[in-house]
Amino acid sequence: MSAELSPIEKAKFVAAKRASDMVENGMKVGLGTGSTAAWMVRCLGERVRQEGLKIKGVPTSTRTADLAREVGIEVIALDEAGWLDLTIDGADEFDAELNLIKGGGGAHLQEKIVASASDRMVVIADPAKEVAHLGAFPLPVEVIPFGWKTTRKLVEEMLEGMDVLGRDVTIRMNGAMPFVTDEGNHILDLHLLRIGNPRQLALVLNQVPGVVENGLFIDICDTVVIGHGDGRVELRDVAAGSVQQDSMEFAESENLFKDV
Ligand SMILES: O=C(CO)[C@H](O)[C@H](O)COP(=O)(O)O
Repeated sequence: MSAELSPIEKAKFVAAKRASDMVENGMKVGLGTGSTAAWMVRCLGERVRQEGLKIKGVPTSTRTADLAREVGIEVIALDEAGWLDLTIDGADEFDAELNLIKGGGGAHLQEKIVASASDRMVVIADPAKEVAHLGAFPLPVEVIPFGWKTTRKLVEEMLEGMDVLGRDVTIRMNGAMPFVTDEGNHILDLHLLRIGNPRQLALVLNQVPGVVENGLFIDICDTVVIGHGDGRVELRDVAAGSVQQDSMEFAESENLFKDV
C-alpha cells in the first residue's frame, strides 16, 4: 500500500492495525463487516502469515467470511465457538458513551449477536464517526420481508411518540429491488437526524412486529479506537463506569502503510 491511500483510508487502517494487535494467540475473535473491519481482517491475516498467529474467526457476514478465508484466517460459526474473547468491528456513528449506530453495510443483526457473545467489543473508526448525538446517520432496522410495508407503517407510528428530530422511513434498495440481508430480510433506514434517547428507542423499536433488530448498540462497545490519517491513534475505553481517553503516536506508521 501505499502512497495512494487517502487520509481517511489511512485513518481506518491505523485504527484497524492497532485493534488487530490486541488479538492474542488462541483467541476466538468476532470479525466485523465494512471497509474498516476489512482492514482489520487483512491485518490479522498478515499476523497469521508472518507470526503464525493461531486464532479462530467468527465472521459477521458472508463478505467478511470470504475475506477471512482468503487471507488465511480459520473461520468457524458462532455456535461452534460458543463464546468469543473479542469482537472487532466498525461503526457508522459513536457517541461520548460509546453507544453506536451500526448497519450501514446491512450486517448489524449478525454483528450485534456476535458482539453480545464476546468478552469485549472494540470498535475501529475514523474521526468522522464521532458524534455529539446519534442520529445523523440513518438508523438501520432489519425487518422480515413479509408485510414490510405494514411494519414500516407501524415503525412510523411508533416514532410519533419518540424524542427524535426526523421521522422519514425508507426501504433500503439494491437497484430496483429491496436490499436483502444475509438472513434474507430487508432494511428500513430511519432518518431521525437526532436521537434524544437512544436507549429507549432501541428497546421500543424491537417491540414492533416484523422488526428483527435495530442498529443501535447500547452498552455493548467497550473500546473505540480512532485512527487518524497521520498515524495517530486515540483510545476511548469504558472503565469503572466512565470513558477514559488515551492517545499515542503509531510507531513506524509509514512502514505499516507500506506493509499492507
Ligand atoms: O455496521 C457496519 C456494517 O453493517 C459497518 O461496521 C459500518 O457500516 C461501518 O462501515 P465502514 O467501516 O465501511 O465505514
